[in-house]
Amino acid sequence: MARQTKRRHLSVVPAPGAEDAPHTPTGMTEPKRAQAPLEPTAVYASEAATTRTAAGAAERARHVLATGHTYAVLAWLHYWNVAMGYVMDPDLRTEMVDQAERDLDHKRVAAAKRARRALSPEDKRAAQREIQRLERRCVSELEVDARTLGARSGRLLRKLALPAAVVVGPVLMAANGMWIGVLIWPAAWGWLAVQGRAHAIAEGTTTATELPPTAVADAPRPPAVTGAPANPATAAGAAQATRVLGATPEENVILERLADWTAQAKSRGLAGLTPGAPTLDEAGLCVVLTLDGKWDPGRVRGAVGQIRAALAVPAEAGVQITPGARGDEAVLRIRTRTPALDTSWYEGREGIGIVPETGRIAEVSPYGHRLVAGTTGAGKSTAMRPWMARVAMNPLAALVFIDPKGQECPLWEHCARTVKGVGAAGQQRVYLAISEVALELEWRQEHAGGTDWTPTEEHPELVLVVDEGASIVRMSKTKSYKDVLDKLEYIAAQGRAGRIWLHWATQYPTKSEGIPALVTENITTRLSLRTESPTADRVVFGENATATGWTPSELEIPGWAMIRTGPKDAPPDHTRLWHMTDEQVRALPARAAWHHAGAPSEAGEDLDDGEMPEVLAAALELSEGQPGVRGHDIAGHLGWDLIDVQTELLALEVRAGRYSDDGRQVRGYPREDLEAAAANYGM
Ligand SMILES: Nc1ncnc2c1ncn2[C@@H]1O[C@H](COP(=O)(O)OP(=O)(O)OP(=O)(O)O)[C@@H](O)[C@H]1O
Repeated sequence: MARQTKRRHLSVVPAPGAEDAPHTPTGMTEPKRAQAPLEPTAVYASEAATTRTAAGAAERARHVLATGHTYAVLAWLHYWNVAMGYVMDPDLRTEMVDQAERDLDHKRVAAAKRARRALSPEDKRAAQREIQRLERRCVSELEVDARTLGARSGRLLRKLALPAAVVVGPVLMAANGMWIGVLIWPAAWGWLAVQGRAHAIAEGTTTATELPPTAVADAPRPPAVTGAPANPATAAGAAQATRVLGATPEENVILERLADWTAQAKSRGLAGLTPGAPTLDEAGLCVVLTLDGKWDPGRVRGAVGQIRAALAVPAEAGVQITPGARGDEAVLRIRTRTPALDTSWYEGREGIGIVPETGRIAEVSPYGHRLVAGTTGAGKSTAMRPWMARVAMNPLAALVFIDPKGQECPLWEHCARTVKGVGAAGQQRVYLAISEVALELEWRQEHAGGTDWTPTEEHPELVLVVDEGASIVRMSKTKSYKDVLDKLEYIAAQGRAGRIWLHWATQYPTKSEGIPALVTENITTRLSLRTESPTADRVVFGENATATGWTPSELEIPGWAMIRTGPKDAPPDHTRLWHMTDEQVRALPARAAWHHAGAPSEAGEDLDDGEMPEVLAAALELSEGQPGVRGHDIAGHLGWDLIDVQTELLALEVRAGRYSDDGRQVRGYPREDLEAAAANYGM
């Protein structure tokens, strides 16, 4: 009796951009050519049922051959990949430079020898002239290029010699009557199959079915399904576990569900979506969905929960839905894998990261207003480093780095103006630095003569980085600094023509806490690492937060981001950011910190001994000889509202608490806390 047989095609396509980069002696990394990409290749994993008849034995033999062929293809791809890596080795050029210099040295030694051994004065003079010529000579780029090309061609020929001999040899032997030579072909095929299997086992992901599973149903044989969803007959019937070479067990489950799509789709309200042939790349599975009249890509995105359930996608795998090449298509990506990307930053590396799904480099220049959002530890400070490094290395640009927490700024002290915002004195320093930048902008507006400012070494393009915007928002609630946001909003609104840019990072991307309205209005280029909630996602990217299927609140941390560089309604790109280490920041060339000409020198440096804020002085006066003072008493003394007293003292890091007064518990400000704050002012 005939049994069901089903075959699914799976394209194995390596993700672009997967590179590894060698380290130079300086610790920076150099780009290395990506290994020669595998051509998109159909690798079949057959699934068959057998019968106990002769037809079954034939089927079994065919299956073994198909599996062997799969392994042979795999081994050939592996051989080709390794061969291409050897041919395109980026170190080859360095070797050629060394070799060319060695050859030149040999020539010099030979000429010196000739000069020593010359018998006649003419020979001696000729040899000495040659020595001088050789001394002046140095290895030219052209010569190195030619040698490198020659060496690459040699390597390529050597690597192709064996396969070419295997292909052509038997033909030549047969032409000379040696028909036995034809056996070389099956022998080579067998050898490749064995190699492929060994390689697959070593990789540990292979789940190819090597023997057809036993028969399960006595159903008539349906036509083979090629990359299309199973037809109802197969779906309802005995869909065998299609296991695909190179796929992980989780991916195989998804593939099985895809093969059984019609049944799955019907029960979950997804009828009308028709998946095409799935492909597997370094990021996971990708399927093009054809949409009937009821569907459009937006609606498919809305059904992502049902799609996850229908395909049994593991919770940790991201699902992304983007519009397809045609209006009636959507692309479904299931990120079951994290591509092995080299994300290390090195000098000269383009962009700030890579979009793994497309291999496109995310290029965002530091010269523009930028918003960086992300929960604590998501990698905000690290994400800004490549930008900041570009500014620090540009003689016509300068960095002013405001770091309210003071953790990141010590790394940048040698190459930027750093402002540590810790404590009351820190806040004054921050305020002064922001005021200085605002003053510089005013000055440029007066002196630019109605055109955009042209950066000079004295008045360079300025990038003002605020590492935690929420601290500045909090600071602005105290009387002394209430105009700090006005200054920042002025920079955000008018900085473009003055070539002064604001980079605003915040853990709390909400309008009340972390992003003032004018700042948010003026910053369209936004980068969001993992956020706390979908509300935060919407504040950063608006309703398009989920347009590409990824949302910042679902990102992995650290180092994964969504970046929007286009207009406000453009969907953000899912991006893996480059990682610049602490050592690399420290290794940046040193340079003088920027100051606004005429600004108080080293503003805020000695503020610890500056004037004590009025509210603290009043609290100290009232609590003299007492265990503490009540907020109401301070407010009454100053004629302020209680809330102002509380906010001003909070800004000085004095929090209301309880203290004991003659055995009574009083709510107010303990004397010892006030004294600790006063110590910042040398008291
Ligand atoms: N692209 C990346 N690749 C690898 N590791 C990263 C990357 N970005 C950040 N990290 C690591 O994540 C950790 C947190 O990074 P970082 O300090 O930049 O986060 P943050 O968002 O600024 O945190 P916080 O808000 O608490 O200051 C660090 O140990 C850092 O080395």
